[in-house]
Amino acid sequence: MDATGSRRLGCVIWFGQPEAQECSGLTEAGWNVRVAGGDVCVKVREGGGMVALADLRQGDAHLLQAMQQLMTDCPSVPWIALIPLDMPARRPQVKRILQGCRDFFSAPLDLPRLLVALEQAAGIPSRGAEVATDLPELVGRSAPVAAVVASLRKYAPIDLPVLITGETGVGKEVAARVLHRLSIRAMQPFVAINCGALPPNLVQSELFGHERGAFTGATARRIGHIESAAGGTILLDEVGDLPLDAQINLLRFLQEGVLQRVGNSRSVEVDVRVMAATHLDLEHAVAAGRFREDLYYRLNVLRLQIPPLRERGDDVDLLAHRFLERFRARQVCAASGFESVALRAMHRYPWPGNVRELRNRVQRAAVMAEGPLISATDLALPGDTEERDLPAVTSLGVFRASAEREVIAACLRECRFNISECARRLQVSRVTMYRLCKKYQLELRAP
Ligand SMILES: Nc1ncnc2c1ncn2[C@@H]1O[C@H](COP(=O)(O)OP(=O)(O)OP(=O)(O)O)[C@@H](O)[C@H]1O
Repeated sequence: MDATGSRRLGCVIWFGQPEAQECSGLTEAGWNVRVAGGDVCVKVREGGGMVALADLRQGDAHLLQAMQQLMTDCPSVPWIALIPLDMPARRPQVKRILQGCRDFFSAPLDLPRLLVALEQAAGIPSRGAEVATDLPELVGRSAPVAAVVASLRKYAPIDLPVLITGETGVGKEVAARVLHRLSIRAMQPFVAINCGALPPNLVQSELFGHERGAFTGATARRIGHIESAAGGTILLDEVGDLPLDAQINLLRFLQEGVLQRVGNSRSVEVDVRVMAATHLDLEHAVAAGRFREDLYYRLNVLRLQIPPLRERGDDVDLLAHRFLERFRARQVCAASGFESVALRAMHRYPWPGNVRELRNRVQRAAVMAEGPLISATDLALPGDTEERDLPAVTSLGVFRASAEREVIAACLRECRFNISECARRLQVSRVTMYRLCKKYQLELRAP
């Protein structure tokens, strides 16, 4: 505390030009702000609540040099970056600075979150204020989700491929969209394609495009999905399902940044950030020769592992309430909450279909519920609608598999064994449907 009784926190060295309200916001919160320009020599005492802020909104070369100098001279000073949406992150100097930063902020600056980040960077014990999340699409407060959010913030501004792994329905596409939104490519397209759903004979043309007359039925030139994401991000979902010939071309694209449309030998340069997602064990697919090792290493530069829902503790309640709220906002429905027995049943259930299954069950239960509270029966959780202990002999893996089998079998019956319809309802690809039916030895037609 200073003589006036206000809290004194430490010093922010602002490399760049803070706006007046940014400066006053920090000063009022108790920070001493020192503005450093390219020609300003900054004397830095390491430790003692010193945090450096790399304001990349101006991108001045002298400033970048001064930032790098401080990073080299005082490696223990923590850095936070403030990035504009159109920042040229490919510049090696900018890339090096971003790699040295522990947190990132994009314009417009979220001042309350910056204040929390500054205190964390300076090692100042938090005043207990909850960090206001700026990721509305990613609901969750559990420690595993907090770790994912921390990685998302680190990876977003780094213009490198990201491999997103996790079980089906955990939110891999949600994470990819957040990465894109927080990146310098946010104003450019985000294209998500499900590699497992592409017809095998058209994979190359779907990804890379084709010229008129390249094959029977190619009546006009068509731009592929990769080119349609130019300047932005492409998410290759279910990348493990890509046929080997398409893997070779994708590898070439990742190595050289060029592609060839089917039926044309000319190389086209395309600037796209590639993200890949898979629920498969890609390392296993590489060992089995189903996935190219060189492509695996090209994709697996930054790795994001999304945890299954059953490991997220109370996030189940939070998500269930959020899905119910969203449903009520769109539809007339009697239910506005959950019975405590239903909440406990949701905690016991292993959620083989993860967040997607939770959303679908909550929506269905909201339709079924006749009173103000959703009951365990409304949720129709397979094998676990009653309050009871799990049999001691059942391992979680066995229980999870049996629940997954039951959900798929019931859906197959409801869809009269129409695989496409069933895949649509369970929101997985047809390839995944066939794989799961084979795994659980389920008949593909009515007995
Ligand atoms: N943390 C979250 N907060 C809110 N909604 C979420 C969250 N995670 C996932 N969802 C929702 O769950 C559904 C499934 O998410 P998503 O499609 O991203 O999963 P996925 O892991 O990519 O699935 P798949 O492996 O089948 O491709 C979507 O409706 C998504 O909006």
